[in-house]
Amino acid sequence: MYTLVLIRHGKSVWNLENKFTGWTDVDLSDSGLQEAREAGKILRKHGYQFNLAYTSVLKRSIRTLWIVLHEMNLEWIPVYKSWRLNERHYGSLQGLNKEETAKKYGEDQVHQWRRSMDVKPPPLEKSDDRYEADDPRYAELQDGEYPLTENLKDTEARMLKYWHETIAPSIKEGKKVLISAHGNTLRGLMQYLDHISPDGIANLNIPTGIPLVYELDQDLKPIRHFYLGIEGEVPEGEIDTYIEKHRS
Ligand SMILES: O=C(O)[C@H](O)COP(=O)(O)O
Repeated sequence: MYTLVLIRHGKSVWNLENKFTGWTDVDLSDSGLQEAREAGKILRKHGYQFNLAYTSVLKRSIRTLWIVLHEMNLEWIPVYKSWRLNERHYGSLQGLNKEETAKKYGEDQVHQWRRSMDVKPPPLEKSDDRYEADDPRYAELQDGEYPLTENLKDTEARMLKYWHETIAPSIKEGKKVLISAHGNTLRGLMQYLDHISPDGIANLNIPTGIPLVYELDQDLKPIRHFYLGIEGEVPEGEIDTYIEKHRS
């Protein structure tokens, strides 16, 4: 059996401001920093060990990983960053307030943009300042790979290439892997691992900063998964209660 731990970055500044973020490189909020510290303490308290970590090229997930590894005294392990673990690109919605956008376009349209598999948010124009393909961190992207917008299917496809080519082989080699990433990247990985239907994934949200543990068989098929809280495994369906109790 293999153990894989996923963690969605701690709350970012724009998470608190309820803005569409996507590839915008915003930092963690103070509460997000605290969430990352708590996650590291939880993993250390329950005896988890890692010898390899993966994250995106966005600071909110990189800093979450750094803080978790610091709390676990594991700053020394190799960390690999890839744009393929970036959050879903939200197109020209990036920077807009989600509530104001829902008032303008309707709750249902925003829900479709946020949670459906197939619906793409309105695209960026390449002339837009938010189109950052020239950023050095994206130098390896081939023409057309820097997205103007993504639906969940697009995000999953570019993330799963990295899963199949890089992450899964390292797990099969016996590496104890931690992945620090984003809400939709991780929703996509969960959909793939657990064969979640499009309707099912539309209702799946991943809380920030709480370790999500997958137990995988020899073929990397999930045996089970659970959130890990300070007292240990959070009972199925009780993560919201846990968050209310520990974060209010
Ligand atoms: O990119 C964002 O806006 C958030 O990190 C995820 O937003 P969502 O939960 O609306 O997809």
